[in-house]
Amino acid sequence: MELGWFWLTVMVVVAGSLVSLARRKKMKRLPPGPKGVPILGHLHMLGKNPHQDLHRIAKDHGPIMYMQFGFVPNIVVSSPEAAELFLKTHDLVFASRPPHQAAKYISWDQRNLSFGAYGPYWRNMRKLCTLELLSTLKINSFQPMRREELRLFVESLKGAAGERVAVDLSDKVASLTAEMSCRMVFGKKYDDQDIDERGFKKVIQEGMKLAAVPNLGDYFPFLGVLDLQGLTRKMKALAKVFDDFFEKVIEDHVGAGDHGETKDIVDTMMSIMQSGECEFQFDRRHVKAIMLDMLAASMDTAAASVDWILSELLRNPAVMEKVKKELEQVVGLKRMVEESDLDRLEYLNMVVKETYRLHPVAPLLIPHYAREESTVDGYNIPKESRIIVNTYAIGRDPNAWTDPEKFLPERFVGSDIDVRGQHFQLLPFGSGRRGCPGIQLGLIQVRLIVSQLVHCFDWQLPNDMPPKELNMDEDFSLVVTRANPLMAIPSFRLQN
Ligand code: HEM
Repeated sequence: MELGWFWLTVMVVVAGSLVSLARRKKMKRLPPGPKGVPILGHLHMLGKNPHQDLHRIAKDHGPIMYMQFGFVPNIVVSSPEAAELFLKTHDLVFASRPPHQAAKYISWDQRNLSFGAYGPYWRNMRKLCTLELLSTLKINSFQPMRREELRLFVESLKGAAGERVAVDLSDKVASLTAEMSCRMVFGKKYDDQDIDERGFKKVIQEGMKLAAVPNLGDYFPFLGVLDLQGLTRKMKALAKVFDDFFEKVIEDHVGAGDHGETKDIVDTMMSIMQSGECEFQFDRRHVKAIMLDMLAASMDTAAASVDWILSELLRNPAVMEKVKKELEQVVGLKRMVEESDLDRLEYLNMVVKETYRLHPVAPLLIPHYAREESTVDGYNIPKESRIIVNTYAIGRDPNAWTDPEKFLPERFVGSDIDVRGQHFQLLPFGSGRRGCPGIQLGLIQVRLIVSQLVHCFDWQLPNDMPPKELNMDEDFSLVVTRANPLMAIPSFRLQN
């Protein structure tokens, strides 16, 4: 009899433990994901284009997926519904950025906006940038500068049109956006060699690459000091290049005094710093970190967007014709496009959306970071997970889009879907608290450059290449560019 009580007690204890274990397991249910390997986790599954690899893997494991990169837990988000949960429903939990070696070394210890951790400093800085540097008033104040740069750009292409030679459009557009960004941020153009013998574009692109390549120091923090990939060395060297150059820019501004009506971004930040009225610490390091943010965020994003839009137009001549027809009707062939025309170019706006659907230039956004443990859609999301929103996968989700692989701007006729972060099936600028604060400026630049190029010139692929043979391979970085430059032959089409 006594033995019976003993076994009964054992069974109750075991059953109780199993139930509580099961409950705990249920509470801690991580999202599904592929099988990993010891130490690396799933790092070995990422190749040259991680957004494409993650898209492929998510097809087997679902829209909320768990992957371990070294010691770091990652949640990969690949559908509009899942993106809404992370960027809207639980936005506050995921509004931070993970610790990041590149931002630590290159962006003055993560003092910039893009990689700044969520907290009072980031909130204040974001408010300052939105109100002082990226307001409609400020953006409009640079309109004459944009017009002037575009005129010079069209003139330089007219030369190539006269000779009927192919131009490297990728390079030309990158130079144009670099010059526009320099004038907006610094108030003037600097010579390429003022920053480094490689010039602006190359230096900024190197920063983007260093920020995007999988860095063992981010995934195995104890390995950071060993610098096995040689990345820290490169980052420190690049940080010095930026610091020396930005110090020179600040000195130039201090020496020049007041710039009158159109204050560039450095002027505005310097006057905030000198006024001493800022509610938070704001010294030269902050001015330099924001300078780099504004430059890096506006140069490559706009250039890559224009590149992908023109590539799709060249691959789809019928769409190109429709854009031209619309421009003829709205603008006419006697003048160039003005910013005030942009809102009437409805078909062009559909082309822009359709290109961003297939080619979001920041396909994985910038990683978000779980500030606390939480439960999303029944899954446990551990504190300090990185949240990777794959907008490349979302734009190709067959549940959200009919014929997702086809380039069809007409799909937006009568649709209210836009790119401003309210429609989670199309997120080229992100959404929520960390969504892009430069969206208004970015869209003006992109639509203006594309419409000008299509309006002023007819474009032909070199060597009579059939449109569908145009190579569309991608080169992954924080901003995904074409793997090969876009070459095309212009002929001028305006009447004067
Ligand atoms: C066409 C051009 C642009 C595209 C496609 C673009 C896209 C993006 C994306 C996808 C993000 C990340 C959102 C997230 O992580 O949730 C972002 C963040 C950001 N963008 Fe843009 N962007 C563009 C232009 C600009 C411009 C012109 C500026 C400013 C001059 C700018 C400044 C920023 C900043 C500061 C952030 C970080 C915001 C934060 O973390 O709080 N962007 N952008």
